[in-house]
Amino acid sequence: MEEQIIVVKNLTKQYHAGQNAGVRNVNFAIKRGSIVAIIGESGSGKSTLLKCIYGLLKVDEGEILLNGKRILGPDEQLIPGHKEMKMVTQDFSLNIYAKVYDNIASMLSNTNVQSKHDKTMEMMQHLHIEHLKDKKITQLSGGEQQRVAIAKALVSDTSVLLLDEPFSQVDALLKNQLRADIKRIAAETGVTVIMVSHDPADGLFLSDELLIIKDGHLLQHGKPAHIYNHPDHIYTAQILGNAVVLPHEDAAKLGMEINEGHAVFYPEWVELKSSWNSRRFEVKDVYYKGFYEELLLERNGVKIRAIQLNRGEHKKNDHVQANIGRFLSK
Ligand SMILES: Nc1ncnc2c1ncn2[C@@H]1O[C@H](COP(=O)(O)OP(=O)(O)OP(=O)(O)O)[C@@H](O)[C@H]1O
Repeated sequence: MEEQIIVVKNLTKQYHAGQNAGVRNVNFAIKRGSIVAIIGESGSGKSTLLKCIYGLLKVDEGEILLNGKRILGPDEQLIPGHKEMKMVTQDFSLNIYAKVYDNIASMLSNTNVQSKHDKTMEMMQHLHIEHLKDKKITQLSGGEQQRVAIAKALVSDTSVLLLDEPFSQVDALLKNQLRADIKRIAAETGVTVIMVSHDPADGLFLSDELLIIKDGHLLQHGKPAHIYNHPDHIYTAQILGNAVVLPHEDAAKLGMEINEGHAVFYPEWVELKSSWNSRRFEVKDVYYKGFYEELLLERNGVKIRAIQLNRGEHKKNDHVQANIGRFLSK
């Protein structure tokens, strides 16, 4: 049986009575050792949820359990937070005057100096920062500081690592490496990772489970591939895959069979073929995206987007045949 490490029950946190900001009646459970990403637009309540889990915010209703025990709020203990959890915030909370090595080692007790040294070195190797050992925090780039902050959080035996926008400071190349490192470290140490991100790619690539949050409500919770392919809400499809959303009247103009609501589909679900003799669209614009292009297509006054892997195959003002192979009715 899979063990649940964190259970969130009927959690409500409002900053001001009568206002909607915060999180509302949220319920979910997290399996031990999993990586969970909380995804949502800015202001949706992601950080609020993370802070409640860590015990930094007093909750209005409901409770959060860690290994079956209720997490205490800031008014119930002297030092807010939880010893079994570590949170890496966007400001990293590092001692900027101390060296990298000392920042990390400071999390360990002095009872066994050799073991303290070994653990510190091992964690620096895990995060590829051994070469920065003797540098001061002020001499590091934002991405390097982020790695030190994660190493510092993980070095003492932590069961849950909470990451608030863990890749905000790193470039695309480092981001891929850091994502892979977090995945590897989680697998090696068994630590449960809960991270907040506004970038859906983080969640889709890295996590075992996604939590989609909007206006403080939990909209959907499940495996990334399932949520991507079967989003419960238009918002989820938009936030995860920049989906095309057409009112049913517009969709009908394109020959789609839908009588109410919206037709929702991802640009990659649109098939482009030159052999078809119906569904002619005009290419209104072409957006360069690196290894592919996104086409803005129009037919009967309705615009959609499609992916073109063979760059340059269809150009602006060309006419193409497009088939919306699959769409969701929302
Ligand atoms: N200390 C606070 N006092 C009052 N309102 C707050 C406070 N902190 C957050 N809020 C409000 O609660 C809502 C959720 O904020 P939160 O920071 O949790 O969102 P978020 O999804 O993490 O956003 P972002 O991605 O921009 O960090 C927002 O409307 C925000 O303005």
